[in-house]
Amino acid sequence: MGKEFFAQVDALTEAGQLRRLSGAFARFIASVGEASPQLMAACVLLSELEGRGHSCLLLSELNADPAALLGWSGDEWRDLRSSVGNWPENVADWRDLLAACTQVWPVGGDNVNQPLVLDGDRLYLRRYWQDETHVAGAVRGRALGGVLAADAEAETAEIRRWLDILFPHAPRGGSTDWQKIACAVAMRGKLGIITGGPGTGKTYTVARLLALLFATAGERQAGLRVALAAPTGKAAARLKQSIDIALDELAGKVGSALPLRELAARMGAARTLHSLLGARPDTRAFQHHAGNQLDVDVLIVDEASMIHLEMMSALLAALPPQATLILLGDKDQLASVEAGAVLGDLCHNAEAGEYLPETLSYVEACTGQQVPGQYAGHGGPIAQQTVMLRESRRFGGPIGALALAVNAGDAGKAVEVLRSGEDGKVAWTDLAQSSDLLQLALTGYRPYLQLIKNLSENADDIVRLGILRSFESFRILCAVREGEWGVSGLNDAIEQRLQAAGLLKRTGEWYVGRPVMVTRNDYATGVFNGDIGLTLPDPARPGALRVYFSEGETVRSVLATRLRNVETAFAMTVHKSQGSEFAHTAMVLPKDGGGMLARELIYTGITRARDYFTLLTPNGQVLLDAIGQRTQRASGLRHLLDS
Ligand SMILES: Nc1ncnc2c1ncn2[C@@H]1O[C@H](COP(=O)(O)OP(=O)(O)OP(=O)(O)O)[C@@H](O)[C@H]1O
Repeated sequence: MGKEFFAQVDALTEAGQLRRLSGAFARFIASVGEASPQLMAACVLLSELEGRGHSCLLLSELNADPAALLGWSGDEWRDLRSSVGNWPENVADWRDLLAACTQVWPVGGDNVNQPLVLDGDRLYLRRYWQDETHVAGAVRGRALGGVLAADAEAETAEIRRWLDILFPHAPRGGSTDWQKIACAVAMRGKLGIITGGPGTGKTYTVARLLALLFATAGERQAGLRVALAAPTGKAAARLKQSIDIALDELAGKVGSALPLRELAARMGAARTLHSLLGARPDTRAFQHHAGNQLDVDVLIVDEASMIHLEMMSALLAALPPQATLILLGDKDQLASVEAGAVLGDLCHNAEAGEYLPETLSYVEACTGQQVPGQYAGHGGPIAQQTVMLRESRRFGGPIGALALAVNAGDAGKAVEVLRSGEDGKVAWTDLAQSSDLLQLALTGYRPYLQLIKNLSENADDIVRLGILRSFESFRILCAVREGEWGVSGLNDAIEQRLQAAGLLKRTGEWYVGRPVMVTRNDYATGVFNGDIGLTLPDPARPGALRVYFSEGETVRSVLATRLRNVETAFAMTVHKSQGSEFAHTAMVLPKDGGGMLARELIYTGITRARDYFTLLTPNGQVLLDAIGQRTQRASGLRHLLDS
């Protein structure tokens, strides 16, 4: 049974259209129950979608156009579909068919650990269903739990007193002070979500929230255990640095009323989520979990858009119920590579606010502000604990205008901003040749390579840190991995161009000046997925090479030959650039996006640029198409959060 179907699956796998895993998964499901070709087709699609970040398969997609979801051509899809034979006609028929399969647990029916779960009109791998229901339940519980009673007048008065100290100036033009509101809202429950684009003051706000938490902790003030974390090491280091600076500044303002410097000094370093939870080699399980929770009262997590479903579930399980969780992130950025778009789902009401009357009166009591009527509504408990910061302080000018236009899906406006080339801050070449790009790479990477050329044998680590910083001032970001305009092709071409210009000498895999990105966590050498380092001569051993990584104000190095999972990083994917910022960011789009490039990717690339943004593509239409397309990740989280 299903012979013809699997022959199609194998052909598509050979043609590189399907993951090998997808066919293998369907065969496994067939081996543990009946092998209806319809169920097999659903399994292949479910597995493919999981590989693309979706946490479930919506049955409505089975009836609409799964080909579009997968970026397949009509022909490929038609052949696979016809090999299935009878294709159920509507969602209800699909539901009945799947619910009758022994490998599927229809929620509410007999649960005997079936590998697939059917929850309403969504089909899941059991693991994702568990993670999604756990995340929904845990965040709802946090949003509802510990909420200040409506008559907690003493508490609200104290919060207001401190908020007036911490935010002494009303925002420009007397507009709503969302930063102040975000602090008030986070004080109300055990969950606070602060979202906003780059430079909207998320870190500025959370530093004040921390001060507020310390100030109102009473006798627990000195013992309040605060942990800072982020999905990547770089983002964690940035968070810590910004919070330290902000708290130091605040300490001067609040004076002796609050010993902020001492309290901040006790906070310790920011960690990656993996390290916070105690990742262990060769297992997905963490040292901290529901049975051995973290020892914290407040956990602040930055770059939350990068947290995937499984990690969010692990994080929530490891966090004691009485601890406060603060999530910071930009909901419009690309979601994690792995399944789930958790922050996007949690923030689906953020733009509109959807605040209940209780929230509005609480906010007024704590901040003295009336939230404009347009933000009132009937949102669920998560919406009540979420605040979107709406004004960017650092991100005005053409780069900000471009990001706004892309976010709004306005391709015409985006092109207008790009073409204006305003102040030389944005530039675009829509019929780029590879020589244009290589010339840009030469200009962008020359400064750090020159510094390396002048590096003397007895230079100290401050000099090396300077070289690392110089490298961080320019980066080429690609939308795709493969091909001439993808990461792999470009890294080769750039190496050759820099070599031809005499800026580097490539003698083998490792050479002086090679930038590398770590692609897997390596506990033995202490380097983590996404870390970026530069290869420099080993001062202690002539002829040997070390890779240097910046760590705040200092550097750390590992012998090059000890690093196994790395790739050259003159060009990197937009995905991997999340959490980083470069003075000049050049984004490269391929000749053909294959229908897979979307607005979130373009927005994320643009918002990596601090001062200058250049966009290069051999085909400008790819940009227009991408801006017109949104990434929709199938997930049941929104539904579960609101139900
Ligand atoms: N209310 C405010 N008054 C004065 N300056 C502010 C205010 N809010 C933010 N800033 C300043 O604006 C800049 C950007 O703020 P911040 O770094 O907190 O933004 P962010 O949203 O965390 O940015 P990113 O997403 O890039 O991390 C900082 O220099 C900060 O000090």
